[in-house]
Amino acid sequence: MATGRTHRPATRSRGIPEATVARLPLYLRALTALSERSVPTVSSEELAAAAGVNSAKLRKDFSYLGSYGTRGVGYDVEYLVYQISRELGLTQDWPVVIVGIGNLGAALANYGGFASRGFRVAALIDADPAMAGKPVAGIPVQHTDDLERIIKDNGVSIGVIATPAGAAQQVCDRLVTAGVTSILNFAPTVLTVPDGVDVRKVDLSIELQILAFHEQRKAGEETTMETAAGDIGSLPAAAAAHGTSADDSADQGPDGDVPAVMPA
Ligand SMILES: NC(=O)c1ccc[n+]([C@@H]2O[C@H](COP(=O)([O-])OP(=O)(O)OC[C@H]3O[C@@H](n4cnc5c(N)ncnc54)[C@H](O)[C@@H]3O)[C@@H](O)[C@H]2O)c1
Repeated sequence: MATGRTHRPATRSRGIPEATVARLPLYLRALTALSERSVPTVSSEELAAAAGVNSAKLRKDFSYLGSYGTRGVGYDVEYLVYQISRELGLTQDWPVVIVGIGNLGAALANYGGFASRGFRVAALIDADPAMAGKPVAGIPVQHTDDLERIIKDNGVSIGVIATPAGAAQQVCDRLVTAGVTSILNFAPTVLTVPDGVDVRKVDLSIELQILAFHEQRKAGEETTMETAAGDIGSLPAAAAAHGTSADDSADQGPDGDVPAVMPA
């Protein structure tokens, strides 16, 4: 559910485009569900539908992994799970720290989905001295005074920021100085980081605003369709209103309308 983009070139060093990397978790989620149902093989069409991705795009993505499937049989589910997990670096354990243990930080700490995907919550950090030592999700909260030591002792390279916006940059700077090179930022602010540090931003309110935009557009299309139905006949009303074909209009979106959670 990450909004925004990593501060990295569009293509990774091994030649896998960033957009492909962003779709790998979607394939993995669909494949894991198949694996849990003991499904041995899957066609590109089935997997694409389960992942919500176009099948030609899926085949292209898998070609970067050197995985081409077997004609008439499809892809081996277990092998693909392994291959994608390895590509995403999920075959190793990633210790993660969460900074800012308020409503959101505590909810994240309690989220079981991190551990099951190889992300171990190594420490919880907060600036409020009253919280120090209190357990959240069974882990005692530690004070920010110890942030650098905690990062070093646990070999942490991924930090999650769930502080108020005003504190986020300072927390980010301390995390980076202490050795963190990947940050998941929930605070509603843009973070500045040096080269070599990846930041992904999550903002549910932005997701809702994008949905609101589409709702508004749908409502507009319905109104246009009602008024245009009489004189335009079979032409899709929205396309007619915009002077475009139906196919063209389907691809258009507002500036910055980048699906954050499921990159296209
Ligand atoms: N991205 C999203 O979709 C989303 C959703 C909800 C909240 N948020 C954001 O997440 C952040 C936290 O929200 P919340 O509701 O949990 O707030 P909260 O007030 O409940 O918790 C914030 C916590 O951060 C701690 N804190 C403050 N300054 C700190 C610092 N310098 N170092 C370490 N800890 C510090 C506070 O002591 C507090 O425990 C806010 O920025 C909020 O806007 C984002």
